[in-house]
Amino acid sequence: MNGDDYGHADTAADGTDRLVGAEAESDESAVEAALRPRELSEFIGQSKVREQLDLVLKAARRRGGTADHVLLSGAPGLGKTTLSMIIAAEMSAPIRITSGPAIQHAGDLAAILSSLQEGEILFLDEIHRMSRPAEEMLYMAMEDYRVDVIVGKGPGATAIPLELPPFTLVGATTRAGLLPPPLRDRFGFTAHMEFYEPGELEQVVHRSARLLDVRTDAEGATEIAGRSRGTPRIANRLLRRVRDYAQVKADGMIDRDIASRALAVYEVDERGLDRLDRAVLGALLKLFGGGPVGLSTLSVAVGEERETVEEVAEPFLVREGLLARTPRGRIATPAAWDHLGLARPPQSPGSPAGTRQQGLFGE
Ligand SMILES: Nc1ncnc2c1ncn2[C@@H]1O[C@H](COP(=O)(O)OP(=O)(O)OP(=O)(O)O)[C@@H](O)[C@H]1O
Repeated sequence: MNGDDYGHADTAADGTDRLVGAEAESDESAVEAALRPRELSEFIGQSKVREQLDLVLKAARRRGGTADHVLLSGAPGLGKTTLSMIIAAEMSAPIRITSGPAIQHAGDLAAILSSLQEGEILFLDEIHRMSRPAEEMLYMAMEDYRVDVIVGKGPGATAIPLELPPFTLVGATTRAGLLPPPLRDRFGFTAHMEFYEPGELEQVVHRSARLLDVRTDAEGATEIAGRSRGTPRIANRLLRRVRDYAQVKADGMIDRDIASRALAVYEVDERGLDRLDRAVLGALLKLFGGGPVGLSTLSVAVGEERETVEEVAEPFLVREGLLARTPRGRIATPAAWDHLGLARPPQSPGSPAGTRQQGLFGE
């Protein structure tokens, strides 16, 4: 996994319906909308991004112009859509929301661009998935507020220039590394969103609990935050499931005990691993002695598609330092043995002796 690759999975079959999946579930948008911070001052965490964006927006407001184009990169569920809406609110501008996959032809983009109002925010999610012709049209639109609409085909085709009102493009991507440099360079401000610290996620849980009218104490919020994989969307989702449990099995109040009992029911452990993550790790340790083992073999062992293991389970396991991808296959780290409560075998890749042995093979 490189720094820009968050293992984005596209379909529910790839595990997006998991409780700890970072992508939005199909029926989640209304709840998410209700929990979205509306102003920069309400946005929790990402302090550098907030400070820098605040300056960009204040300066644009003072000049009475439109803000520079903004590129937001980071894993799903970290608040890119939320930030784009905050940008619109702070600029008192309308916002148009679309996504790269929805723009397959340059004409689709021309239609959107030509209907923008002056100062409007155009939010383009998954901008790395736009088609090449649309991307090229966007270069000119971003730089000169102009597009060339091609009319006709073949030798008779003519380009009709179309002036656009000044607008602000907010592009979002989970894979900044996939953006062609000419596109990346046209953004005046680029922000990389990091995973959230546990303390920040506790604030997210407290804020959402207040909005949902759920009572939670400090330890209950800590328990939920610790299992949220650094991601506000997951924190909000776990909070809602714990709320269900608290209302059905207790008096509605969320404390540590209720949160951990609820999340045990949903098979999300103290570190945020779910059934799939633990199945992958369990197979790696128990069937293959900690590896190295090939991805295909590991996938067959857990009865999942190769892509599901690679894109859904592994990125988090790698990020948590529980699994490593090596040229010889997947290996478990010492922390993996500890996490599943298993004794490290003397010659395992996780043991100090095993680590030395890998060195001999030039890992
Ligand atoms: N900094 C934050 N403070 C409070 N809540 C947040 C914050 N960031 C995100 N959230 C909440 O997390 C949820 C997901 O956020 P959002 O939809 O903006 O993520 P995203 O990065 O756009 O995800 P995707 O890439 O999947 O579209 C929203 O309900 C939002 O309210």
